[in-house]
Amino acid sequence: MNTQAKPLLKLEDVYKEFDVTGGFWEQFRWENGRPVRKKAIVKAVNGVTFDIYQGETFSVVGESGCGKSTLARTVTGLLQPECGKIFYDGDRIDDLSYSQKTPYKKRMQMVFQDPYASLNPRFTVRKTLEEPLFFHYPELTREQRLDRIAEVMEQVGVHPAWAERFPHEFSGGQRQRISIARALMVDPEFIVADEPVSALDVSVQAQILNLFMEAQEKRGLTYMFITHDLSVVAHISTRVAVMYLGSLCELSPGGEIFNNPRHPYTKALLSAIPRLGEKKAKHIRLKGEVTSPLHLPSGCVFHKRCTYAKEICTQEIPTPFTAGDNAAVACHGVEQGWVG
Ligand SMILES: Nc1ncnc2c1ncn2[C@@H]1O[C@H](COP(=O)(O)OP(=O)(O)OP(=O)(O)O)[C@@H](O)[C@H]1O
Repeated sequence: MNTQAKPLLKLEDVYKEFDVTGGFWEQFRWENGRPVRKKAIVKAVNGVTFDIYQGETFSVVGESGCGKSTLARTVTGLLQPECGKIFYDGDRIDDLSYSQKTPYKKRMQMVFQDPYASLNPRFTVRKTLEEPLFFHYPELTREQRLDRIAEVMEQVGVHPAWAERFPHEFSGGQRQRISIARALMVDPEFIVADEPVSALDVSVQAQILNLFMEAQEKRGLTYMFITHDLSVVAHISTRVAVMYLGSLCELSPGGEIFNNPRHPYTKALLSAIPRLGEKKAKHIRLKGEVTSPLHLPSGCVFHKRCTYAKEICTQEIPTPFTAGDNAAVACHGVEQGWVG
């Protein structure tokens, strides 16, 4: 990866919040004998900064609820960030209007976790794959559209003769192939895949990951993979970003994160993966309960669960610092040397 190159996607200090304040009566709390009006805000993405370069497979991992899907949807413009800047190929895209975003939507596609939910059950495969062509290539004739559908179906390993079938007639793996075909129809450069294999059997997961890799090789695609399972992406990722409670805690090259995890949370995530040849798993137990994104702690968001935490961790937000080649870690302990 050439970090001197211009990034394809650039995020600068991006924040995304959700107002989850309930009904009228839920908005009040009693403080010193008086009702005080309070909003409940989920801080789903909390000051995230990174660059993704052309041809990379950039993975974002973290436990359920850490803000991965929100980050993916913010990147692709499905959600509007509260704060921060998003650049695509050098152009700022977060502040564009719906119509101004259209050319970027073609260049940037999304694949979702559950292909059954993301494919319209009333649409045949042909109709599903025809839709993006109608939108982005209205000049194509029906014949040209059908040719393109057959070509892409073949590329993803679904027989073109099945174009008139409905989603329920396919297995989970085949449905995910159709979702990938839908993303490839408009010849994108960048694909954001949100847990694309989590709903599939392990054997099918490998096939779908291979399909992603083949498509990348043929088309020079750039990927942002979202997953809760580090073992799924560790070997195919050029870089892995580890996310905890809306913040990035570590960003390392794919091979390195497995062999040399630096942040205490990355170490704990990796220790949960059983490895061949290890007699007894050295599982690192995190202390305390999962912190609520409604009440983020001061200082490092991970400090309440971290066995290495010291006083500075409760007070100061760690800023990511460069550790080793191309790795960045946001941890006072790693920076000051008391986390080995
Ligand atoms: N539309 C929404 N309205 C309110 N809160 C939301 C909304 N979407 C997400 N959240 C909250 O934001 C936080 C991050 O959610 P998100 O789905 O991004 O996490 P995730 O890491 O992708 O988890 P999962 O893997 O379970 O999908 C969670 O606390 C979630 O409840």
